[in-house]
Amino acid sequence: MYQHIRVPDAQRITVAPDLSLNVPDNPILPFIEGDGTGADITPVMIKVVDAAVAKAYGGRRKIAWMEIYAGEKATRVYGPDVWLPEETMQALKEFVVSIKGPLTTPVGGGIRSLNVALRQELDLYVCLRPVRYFQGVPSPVKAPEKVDMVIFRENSEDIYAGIEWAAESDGAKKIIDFLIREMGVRKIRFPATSGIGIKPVSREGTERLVRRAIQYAIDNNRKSVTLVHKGNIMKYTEGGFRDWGYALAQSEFGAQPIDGGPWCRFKNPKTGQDIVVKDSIADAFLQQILLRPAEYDVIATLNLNGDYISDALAAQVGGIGIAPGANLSDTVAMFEATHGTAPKYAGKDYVNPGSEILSAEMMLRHMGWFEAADLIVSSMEKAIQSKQVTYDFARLMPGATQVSCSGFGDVMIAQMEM
Ligand SMILES: NC(=O)C1=CN([C@@H]2O[C@H](COP(=O)(O)OP(=O)(O)OC[C@H]3O[C@@H](n4cnc5c(N)ncnc54)[C@H](OP(=O)(O)O)[C@@H]3O)[C@@H](O)[C@H]2O)C=CC1
Ligand SMILES: O=C(O)CCC(=O)C(=O)O
Ligand SMILES: [Mg+2]
Repeated sequence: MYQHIRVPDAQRITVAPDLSLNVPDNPILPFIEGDGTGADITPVMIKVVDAAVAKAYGGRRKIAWMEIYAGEKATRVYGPDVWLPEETMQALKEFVVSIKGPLTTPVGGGIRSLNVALRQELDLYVCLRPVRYFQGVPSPVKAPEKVDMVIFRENSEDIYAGIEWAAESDGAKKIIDFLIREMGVRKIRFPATSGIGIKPVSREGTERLVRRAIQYAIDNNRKSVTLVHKGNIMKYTEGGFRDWGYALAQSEFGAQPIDGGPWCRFKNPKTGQDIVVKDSIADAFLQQILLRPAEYDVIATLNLNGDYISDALAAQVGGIGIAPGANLSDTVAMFEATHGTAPKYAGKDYVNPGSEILSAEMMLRHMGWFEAADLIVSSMEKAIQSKQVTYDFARLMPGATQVSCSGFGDVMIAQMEM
């Protein structure tokens, strides 16, 4: 039934009625190689994951990798204009858990982001990006170990919805005309030459994201959830996010206002510890995480803020070369690095595969394969401590030996044997 996808002779991961996963010992896992450096890092990720699974389970468990296509490789397999084949979407839904390399999005004209399209079409409304420090990683800040945050970035709404019209297009003219004539808008400074973008942010979208962030704080014994927004300026979108987030903390988790609010607090039902729900305006937040990172823990924010914050925080702990991520719906999960295709390094076996490998580590944990996930973390720590690292770390680490992308994977695998 698939045209170009070769389905391995192995078992599917399925979702139980209570939304838990049934993971067989030989699960089929779809992967998208990715554009640019995707072709460098994806094979390394697969090799490291296979080694960790083999070591952890002694052959009892094994992943059956299944290549599916998106981006430039899809145009080579399916035809010049097919960037995101229908059967890729079908496989991502059918096989439930998957991993992808980065995909190119041109600036200005050209195709819209395939990454955003995948998230929207699969309703992967949570972009989960944990940011933690690995001992020994070179960092531009004095105390990078104080950064231990988990970003819940809303993935389905906001300005990312892609509802926009180019300046001077019929669409832009129509919308501007409507705003001026029917809505009495007088504040578009240059109406004849303005591009127009729409920023939808809903109560339902906010609630499902904030609910997941608070539940994560409960399950992982975290101290606080910070709602990050620019609600002083964008009152009904970003401000709505803040207000709906607080309201949900109170109505669903029993949070009580602290000193009259708006901050509020409730007891973690699993541990009895306080969890504080607070908020921060995005610009101030960006300086706070640099100056006082220990005060922040779980972060819930909108799509664009989350995009900026995830790269900024990653920089504090060594850069996007080791910043992992996951895109989650209530059933489907697609794991991917935080960084992009880094085209200038494509095909050079040069970049850090750490971000993609740690995304796979999150995937193994999601599947309940904790022993293999733990092995990946420990071998990453040991590889960094051995100072055999890719260029991004080597250039900032005195006494380091620079290794290639695949070389770093081999160092990790060698550490698993020790
Ligand atoms: N989820 C996705 O698929 C994403 C896709 N993109 C797309 O990727 C393309 C390129 O975007 P761009 O803005 O250049 O961002 P990139 O994340 O691709 O690269 C920016 C810089 O980050 C560093 N970097 C990136 N990846 C690695 C790595 N694996 N190891 C070490 N350092 C790394 C490099 O820094 P240095 O030069 O200092 O070495 C690189 O020049 C665009 O088309 C964009 O749309 C962007 C983000 C996410
Ligand atoms: O889709 C893109 O090209 C960029 C996406 C991005 O920056 C991200 O997911 O963090
Ligand atoms: Mg980004």
